[in-house]
Amino acid sequence: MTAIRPRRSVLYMPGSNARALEKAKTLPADALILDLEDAVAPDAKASARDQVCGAVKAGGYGPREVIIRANGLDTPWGRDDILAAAAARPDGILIPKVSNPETLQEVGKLLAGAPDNIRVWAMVETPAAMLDIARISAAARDRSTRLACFVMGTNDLAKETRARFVPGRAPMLPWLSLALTAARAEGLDILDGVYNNISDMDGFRAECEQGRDFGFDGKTLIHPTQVEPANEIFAPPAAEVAWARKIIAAFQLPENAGKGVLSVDGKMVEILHAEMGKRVVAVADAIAARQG
Ligand SMILES: CC(C)(COP(=O)(O)OP(=O)(O)OC[C@H]1O[C@@H](n2cnc3c(N)ncnc32)[C@H](O)[C@@H]1OP(=O)(O)O)[C@@H](O)C(=O)NCCC(=O)NCCSC(=O)C[C@H](O)C(=O)O
Ligand SMILES: [Mg+2]
Repeated sequence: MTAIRPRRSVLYMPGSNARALEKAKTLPADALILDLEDAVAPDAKASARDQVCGAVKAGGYGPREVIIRANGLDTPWGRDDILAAAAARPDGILIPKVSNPETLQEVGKLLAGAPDNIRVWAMVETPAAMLDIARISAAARDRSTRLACFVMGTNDLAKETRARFVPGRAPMLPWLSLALTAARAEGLDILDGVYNNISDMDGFRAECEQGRDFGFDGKTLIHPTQVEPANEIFAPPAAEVAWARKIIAAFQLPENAGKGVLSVDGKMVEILHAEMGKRVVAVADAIAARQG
């Protein structure tokens, strides 16, 4: 199993907001997205790029994963954003509005020669992406694309399709499910979209729980008050971790050697449940290591 990085809480901030870039160093978010795209006005693009790259180079973000969201390659800023971001050596570069795998190949070419540990994350937020999602996730097979993670952009999807935000997100469920399935088919992580109503904590928690139950690794966030609830909801509960350890231990007993199915506490468990359990334990251990 590859090393797990907890991505329960992934906080966006405008790259033009120096106070937010500083405050992020104190917040318990698993990852930060320093945004050069939609949260930055056109006149501020160049100065935000300098500010973000300077902050990433200076460091101070501790164990938090640091991601720079570039502008799209079809904008006047995208290419320079990607080159400047690569030179600042973040953990990843997030590409907005990816609608086909060719965009990721182009990004991969721009990053040729950049340190291998810089990964590419792709926003899934256009109707065209939804229709081509299997080819987009399959771009991860070409290692030069560096593709590691999908991020849902539900605001852009709502804008482009005219779907409404409603409790339970019925209009969006097919997109969430399709993108998640495509991500998992290629071993990618995937993060749920943002919840815009900062003052509605109950609604936010309900949406986190829904995203977790769908299988998302975490949620993208827009405000510090959303970080701790996301950390709590996307962490495996203690009872789930204890159950996972019990299943793993049962399969390791000498009398169960070679068995493919067992009964544990009156429930059928198969080897696949032990494998799922190993992931639950690994996620819990990674979270504990981060907190420790
Ligand atoms: C939404 C906000 C504009 C609200 O700002 P504000 O009213 O200033 O917030 P507060 O006064 O409540 O802030 C309290 C303190 O917290 C700091 N803060 C606020 N937000 C952040 C943040 N995101 N990261 C770090 N720190 C933050 C303030 O500085 C205050 O600190 P202090 O000085 O110590 O009191 C604002 O929250 C905001 O800008 N949020 C992020 C917006 C953003 O980045 N949007 C773009 C990404 S979302 C998106 O595009 C999704 C996708 O593409 C899609 O299509 O769906
Ligand atoms: Mg967007």
